[in-house]
Amino acid sequence: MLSKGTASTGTAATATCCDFILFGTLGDLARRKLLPALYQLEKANLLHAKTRIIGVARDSIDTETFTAKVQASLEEFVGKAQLDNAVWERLAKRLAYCGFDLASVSEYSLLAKTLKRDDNRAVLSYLATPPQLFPSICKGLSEHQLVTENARVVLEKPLGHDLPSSRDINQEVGNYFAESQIYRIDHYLGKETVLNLLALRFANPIFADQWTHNAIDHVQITAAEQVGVEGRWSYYDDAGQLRDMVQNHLLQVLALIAMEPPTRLDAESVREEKIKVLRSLRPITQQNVREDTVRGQYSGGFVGDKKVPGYLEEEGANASSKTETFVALKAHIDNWRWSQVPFYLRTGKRMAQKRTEIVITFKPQPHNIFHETMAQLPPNRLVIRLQPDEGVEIQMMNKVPGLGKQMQLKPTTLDLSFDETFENQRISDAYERLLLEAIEGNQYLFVARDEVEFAWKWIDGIREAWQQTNEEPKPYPSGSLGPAAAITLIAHDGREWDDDF
Ligand SMILES: NC(=O)C1=CN([C@@H]2O[C@H](COP(=O)(O)OP(=O)(O)OC[C@H]3O[C@@H](n4cnc5c(N)ncnc54)[C@H](OP(=O)(O)O)[C@@H]3O)[C@@H](O)[C@H]2O)C=CC1
Ligand SMILES: O=C1O[C@H](COP(=O)(O)O)[C@@H](O)[C@H](O)[C@H]1O
Repeated sequence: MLSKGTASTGTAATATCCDFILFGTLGDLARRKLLPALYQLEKANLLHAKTRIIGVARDSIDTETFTAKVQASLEEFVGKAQLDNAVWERLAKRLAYCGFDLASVSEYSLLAKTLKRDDNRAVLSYLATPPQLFPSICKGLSEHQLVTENARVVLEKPLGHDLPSSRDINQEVGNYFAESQIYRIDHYLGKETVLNLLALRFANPIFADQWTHNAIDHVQITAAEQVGVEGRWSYYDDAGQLRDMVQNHLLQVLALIAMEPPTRLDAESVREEKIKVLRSLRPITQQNVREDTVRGQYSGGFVGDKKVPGYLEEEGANASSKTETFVALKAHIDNWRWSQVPFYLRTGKRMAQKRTEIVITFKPQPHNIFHETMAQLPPNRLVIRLQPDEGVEIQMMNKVPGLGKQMQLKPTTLDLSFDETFENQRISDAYERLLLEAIEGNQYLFVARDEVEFAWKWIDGIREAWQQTNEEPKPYPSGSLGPAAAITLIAHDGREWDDDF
C-alpha cells in the first residue's frame, strides 16, 4: 500500500477502496478523458476490487442506460478495436447512475441512497461541472453526510477568472473541505514528460550544479497548439489564452523548472517550493507590458493543408472580440538562483504545429580555443519535448572525425526519444495519473490554494497593464508561428526562439 502523501512510483497491487462520484458524468470532459482514464486504470488493475463509480448528471436515466452510454464513449475515445471485453465487463460492474439537479441541495438524498455507505471507504467527488455548481455540490454532499474524514474533492479548471473569483471558489469549497481534502487539477501535472522534469532535475547530478544563473542563459517554454477554439467560443472568449493556458499550465511548468529541490517528493514539500517561485515572479506593469508581452489573435489561413477560419469567423463569434489567442512574454523570477535569467513563455492556438517544449539554453564558453574554425560556439541546449514525440535532447558540439589539420566542429544532438528508449511502454494520459493519485490520496500533483492565487495575482497584473495601455491583439495567420512581434520580443535581447518547426 502507498503511504499517504507519498508519490506512487510504480503500479500498486492494491489501490485504495473508494466511491468515485463523477459529477458531470455525461459531459464532454467525462466522456473524452475521465471515463477512458478509469478504463485504463481498470485495465492496469489499479482499481480496488470493491471500488464503485457513480455517475451524476441531470438526465433521469437508469444505470443500464448510463452503462450503455459509458460503453459508447469508450468505443469512441479509447477505440472500439482497443476495448478489451473482459476489462469493460469488470468496469461496467462498478457503475451506477444518479440523475438530479445539482443545484438543488435536498436532492442529494438520492445520491446518499444510491451509495448505501456501509463501510469507511474513501469518497472521492470529481467535479467535472461548471464551477458555478461547486458550492451547491459541496453543500449537498455535506448535508448528506458525504463529507467524512475520508472524503476528497477534485476540482476542474477554470478556478475563477481572476484573483477575487478564484478566492471565492476556494472559500466556498473550503467551507466544507479542508485544504488537505481538495485536489485542484492542472492536467499538465499529470503528463509523463512534465513529471520527467522532476527526474531530470533531481535524479541527475550533472544538471543539479548547472541549474542556476551561473550556467543558464535563458529558458523558453512553448505550448503551440494547432486547434482553434473548437466550438468553445463563449467560454474561450471570456478567458483568452493568458487565462486559459498561461495562468495554469505554463506557470506550473515554469514553477517545476525553477523551484528549489524539495525536501521530499510529497505534496507539502513540492508545493512549498512552487509557491516560492510563483511569489517571486516580477510583476509586469504598464511600464514594461509593451516591451515584455505580445498578444495575438489568429486570422484565417491553413493549418497543414486544411483551410481554417479566423478567430472572428468561428462559430458563435462576436466579430469585434479583442480576446487574445496567442501570448508571448518575458518573465523574471526575482530570487538568487534565477537572477538575470529571463523565462520566455509562448502559447497560441492555430499555430503551425502542435508542439509543447522547454528549452534551457546554457551560457557560452568563457573562452573559445576553436576560434580559427568556428568564430562563435553555439550554446549547449537542453530540449525537453513535452508533446508530441516525447523526449529529451541535448544539443552540443562534437568533432567531425577526420585527419584534417584543423579540428572541424559540428553542432550535434543527443536525442533520447521516449518511444525508442522505453519501447513497448505506453505513455499514459495525464488524467490516468491524476485520477490514480487522487484515489490514493496523494496531493503532490495537485495545485495548492496559494499557488492558484499567486498565479492569478501575476496574471491579473498583466491584464490590467494591457487594459491601461489599450494593448490590442496583433493578428497572425493561422498556421504561422504567431505575430512577428513575438520574434521581436526575444530578438530585442539578442536571442531567438528555438523554432525548427
Ligand atoms: N471539456 C474539456 O475538455 C475540459 C473541460 N473542463 C472543465 O470541466 C467542466 C466540465 O466541462 P465539460 O464536460 O466540457 O462540460 P459539459 O457542458 O459538456 O458537461 C457538463 C456536465 O455537467 C452536468 N450538469 C451541468 N449542470 C448541471 C445541473 N444543474 N445538474 C446536474 N448536472 C449538471 C451536465 O449534465 P447534463 O448532460 O445532464 O446536462 C454534464 O454532464 C467545466 O468547468 C470545464 O471548464 C476543463 C478542462 C477541459
Ligand atoms: O486546459 C486546456 O488545455 C488544452 C491544451 O492541452 P494539451 O494537453 O493538448 O496541451 C487547451 O487546448 C485548452 O484550450 C485549455 O483549456
